[in-house]
Formats: sequence, structure tokens, C-alpha cells
Amino acid sequence: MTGPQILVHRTADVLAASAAARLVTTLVDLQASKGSASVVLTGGGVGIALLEQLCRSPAREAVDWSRLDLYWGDERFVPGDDAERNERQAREALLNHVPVDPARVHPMAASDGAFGDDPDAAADAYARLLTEHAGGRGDVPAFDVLLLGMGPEGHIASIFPESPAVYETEASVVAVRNCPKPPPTRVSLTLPAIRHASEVWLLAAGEGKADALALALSGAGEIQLPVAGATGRGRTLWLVDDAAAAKLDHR
Ligand SMILES: O=C1O[C@H](COP(=O)(O)O)[C@@H](O)[C@H](O)[C@H]1O
Repeated sequence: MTGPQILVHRTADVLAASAAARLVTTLVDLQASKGSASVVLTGGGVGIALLEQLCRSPAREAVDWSRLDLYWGDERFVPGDDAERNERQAREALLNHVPVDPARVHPMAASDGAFGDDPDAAADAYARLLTEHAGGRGDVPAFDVLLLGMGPEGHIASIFPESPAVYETEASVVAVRNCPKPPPTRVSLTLPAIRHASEVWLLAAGEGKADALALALSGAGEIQLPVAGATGRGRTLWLVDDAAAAKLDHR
């Protein structure tokens, strides 16, 4: 793999605002060139801050929200109205405030949803949805932009180091149990599904993320450090702040 392109921002706020501006421009370009666009959303501090910044930006009017497909990279498997839900946080930060087409917003199921308290059934259902949306070209759509946060131990989506999810090579979506970070039960895209994206944008802020980023650049494997396996087909972009970049010697 060629290494990620790394863009360092002064603070977490600057990073979120800059990533929001980048996303607007990217969506406008994609919609102009091929009519619609697809984005995979992430939970986490910077991922939600990006959506809040986008909501505040007058430039949001440049996006045709009705021609956008939205997916999630992972979800906390809790009731639909739980404040921990990545979906709920994304709706409150942005989606409730822009005219998205509800039929093109594709959340993962909640623990009180259509599949009951069965994360395997929820994961299988999301995998089927992705296959339908792939339009006969494989199991997963070619997402335009896939956003990821990262935990201090290098987890991305809900793929934790040395966990069963990181060994998955067949399924596009898996149920995740016994997560070291609460809540313990989740649903997540797998690394092969993430690598279907045209562009992967990793968002990381704060000194707690510095070691994992440095290790990933120094050749750590994806089993020990899942972020090392999160690459896009066309481009992998790390959008980070000064504190997260402190141990990188790329500059
Ligand atoms: O639990 C999760 O955490 C990661 C990272 O979150 P952060 O607050 O440390 O940035 C996030 O990417 C993932 O989507 C989420 O479910």
C-alpha cells in the first residue's frame, strides 16, 4: 500500500471545520460529475464535530442533500433512542437539519428494532442491504467517502485489536461482542468492506491518538492495530490535529 496522505491541523476544532469544508466540496464535485454521492458516517468525537460544523456552515446549501446516500461504518447496538447511538448523534448534529431523502439514509438496526436484540441478525441485514446497493458489482457499494474515527488503541469503526472482527475476511458486516469500549455490543463494517471505499478519511484528534498513528506508520499490522488496514482504493487521507500528529515524523 502507498502510505496515507496526512494533513495536520492546529486544533481539533480547526480539523473538524476543515474536514466539513472538504466534505462539502467533495460532495458538490461528485454530484456535478455523476449525479449522486455516497458517504459512510462514523461516530466519535471528531466525526460528530465534523457534522456539527457542516450544519453551521452556510456552504451546506451547496450540497443537494436529496442526492446523497448515507451509511454507517459502525453502530452501538443499543435501543434506537439511546444517546450512545451513532445514528442518533448524527441526526442531531446534522441530518435533522438538512433535507436528506429518508429513503437514502441507511442506519444499522437498533437493539429494539426489526431484528430484536440479535446483533448477528442486524449485521446480516445490513450486509444484505449493502449487497442490494452494490448493484451487481460485488457485495459492497463503492462508497465515495468513508469517514472513520480512531480509538487510542487503534480501533476503527468497531473493529478492535485482536478481536474476531479484525480477522474477518468474508463478511462485509459483523456483530461485535465484548468490546473493550462500552457499549459492549455493536455492529460494524469489516476491513474488506471499508477497503471498498474510494476514499477513506481518518479523523483523529488529541494526544491520546498519537501512539497509534505513529505505530501504524511504522509498519504495525492490522490485527494488532486495525487502523493500519483502513485504506481507500483511490486515496487514504489522515486528517489529524497537532496533538495526534506529535509522534509522526512525516513533516
Ligand atoms: O466507539 C467508537 O469510537 C470510535 C472513536 O471515537 P473517538 O471519540 O475516540 O474519536 C469511533 O470512530 C466509532 O465510530 C465509535 O463507535
